[in-house]
Amino acid sequence: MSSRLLEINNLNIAFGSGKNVFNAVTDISLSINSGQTVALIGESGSGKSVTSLSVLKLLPANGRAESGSISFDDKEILQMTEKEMQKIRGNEISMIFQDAIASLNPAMKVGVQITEGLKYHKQMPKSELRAVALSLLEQVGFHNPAHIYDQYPSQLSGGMKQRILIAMAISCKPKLIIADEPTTALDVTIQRQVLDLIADYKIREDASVLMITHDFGVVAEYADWVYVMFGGRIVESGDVFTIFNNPIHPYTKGLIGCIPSLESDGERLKSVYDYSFEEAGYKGRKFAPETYSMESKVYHAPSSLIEVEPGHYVRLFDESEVTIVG
Ligand SMILES: Nc1ncnc2c1ncn2[C@@H]1O[C@H](COP(=O)(O)OP(=O)(O)OP(=O)(O)O)[C@@H](O)[C@H]1O
Repeated sequence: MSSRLLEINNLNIAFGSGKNVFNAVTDISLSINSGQTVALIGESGSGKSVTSLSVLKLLPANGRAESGSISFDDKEILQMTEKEMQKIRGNEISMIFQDAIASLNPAMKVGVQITEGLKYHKQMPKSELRAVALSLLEQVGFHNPAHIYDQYPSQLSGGMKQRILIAMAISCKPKLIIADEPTTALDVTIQRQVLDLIADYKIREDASVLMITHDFGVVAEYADWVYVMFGGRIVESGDVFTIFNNPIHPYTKGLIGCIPSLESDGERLKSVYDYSFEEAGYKGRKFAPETYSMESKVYHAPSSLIEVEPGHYVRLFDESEVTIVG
């Protein structure tokens, strides 16, 4: 039986103060069981990164969790001190950041960089560090770990550096990996390798993955459960099979419709905004970013998430104006 590893409840995140308060994330709830890959998908600015950063208490200085809770392994993250969080980051939860390649130290051999977490979190003796680093390099697909150990970042390709980052992220055997669009800057073949390495680790250690992405193709392949974010809110969630077979929210339909398929050869690819509320079973509304912007909250008053079938939740608009098909 898998157990609950991460549980976020009614989380609200805001930036700024006074009249300039901006609610980046509104009333987010999500959970991840051990051994599960959960995808948080949505367009740029929908609040995915802010949500994941809050799990590590790494929000920018002008941002804060206003209310809600984040429970990790039965510990309340929002109540933790910075010292307590330092024991969790890179140890129990690792994050692979969007632009992490730049965070590699150019003046340090990559093999030594891989051992930093082990020294800090596990107090591993110096004599054992090299052997563990070589084993980690092997786990992330290097066939010549002893050679790679002595390289500096500038001597490696982008894909190789990404593998070094994964070796760092898994070195302390975290229970949760947060992968924030780890593949944006990489070509498609390398993207696959990176995602496969994360998936391999997950299976090997029965770990969990929170995958932040805007690509439903990636979700289809790697995720067990999906949360779709739009305008700082979860608008639909469910297991990956259900979401693909019966998407209800127009935004979800739009994202799925954007996946290129072999059958649609020659057709123009649809944009998410080609989908209307009408198509999705909502009457009288055209789906456009401005009609669901956070500024027009009052006009659209998104209601709470409704369970439309077991385990499948959708956020509906003003229910009196909405007709659901089926
Ligand atoms: N430091 C900050 N100050 C003010 N607003 C911020 C700050 N960081 C993020 N935001 C805002 O919070 C909202 C959510 O941003 P977030 O980065 O979480 O989006 P995202 O879905 O992860 O997008 P992307 O896919 O581009 O990373 C955006 O409107 C963004 O402008």
